[in-house]
Amino acid sequence: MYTIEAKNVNFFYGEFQALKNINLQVEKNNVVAFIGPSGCGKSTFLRLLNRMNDLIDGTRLEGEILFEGKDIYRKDVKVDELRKKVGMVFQKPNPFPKSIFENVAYGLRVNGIKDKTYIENRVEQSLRGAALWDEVKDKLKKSAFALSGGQQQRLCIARAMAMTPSVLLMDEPASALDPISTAKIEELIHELKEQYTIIIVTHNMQQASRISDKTAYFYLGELIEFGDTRKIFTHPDHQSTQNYITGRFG
Ligand SMILES: Nc1ncnc2c1ncn2[C@@H]1O[C@H](COP(=O)(O)OP(=O)(O)OP(=O)(O)O)[C@@H](O)[C@H]1O
Repeated sequence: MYTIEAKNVNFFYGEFQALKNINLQVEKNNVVAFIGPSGCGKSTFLRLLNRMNDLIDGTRLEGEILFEGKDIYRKDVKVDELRKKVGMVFQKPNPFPKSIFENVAYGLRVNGIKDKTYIENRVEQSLRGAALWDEVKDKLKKSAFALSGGQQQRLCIARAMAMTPSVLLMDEPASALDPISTAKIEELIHELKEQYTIIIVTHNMQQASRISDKTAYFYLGELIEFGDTRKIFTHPDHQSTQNYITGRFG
């Protein structure tokens, strides 16, 4: 069984069709990169995977998106339960106006968990998992806004991890960061792969080729090519993919 599988997915914003007949399978513990020129539907598709587009009026989905074999758009699926399993990290770090500790503990508290020791342990484990613990362990009560942008992004990853998801969706998680923070995020993704399935949207071709096992190339709402990253970057099947990865457009 695939961790995520899209079957004949079409998606519309009003009259505009943003995704055209997407079929894609993501295996457990893989890192999958979504690449393609601006506006080709990468973020739209990523957001469909944990129903983030539900919040936008006038949208319509056709086809099926399965998470661990189950259609996530069925009526009986609880969206908050789904999002615990399929977590998301956004382009800009978006910590809450709370302490470092409370940012990570937030989801646990919202879910009614009261056990102090459990919460403390989860917070520590998540911060360690996001390679941030050593930098913040002495200032857990300080505001999250006192952290650097790169640290804030790792905090957001820790916050997502606290819910013990199995999938992490990342929409250009390093695009707002400096090269050192970007390298840390990439290193982190490499480590997280042992435990998580990761899907990442990136405009950075080197990043896609460094961190991903599989790459999906989107163009004008279509999935043009999907396969092993090495193959996509060395001998893609399509001219359009070749043009994009060699920087001839996009
Ligand atoms: N909320 C929205 N309402 C209407 N159209 C939208 C909305 N969000 C995205 N679109 C359109 O859908 C298409 C795909 O957008 P999407 O953001 O998924 O592309 P993308 O490949 O992620 O782009 P980028 O790399 O620039 O982030 C674009 O034409 C965009 O204008």
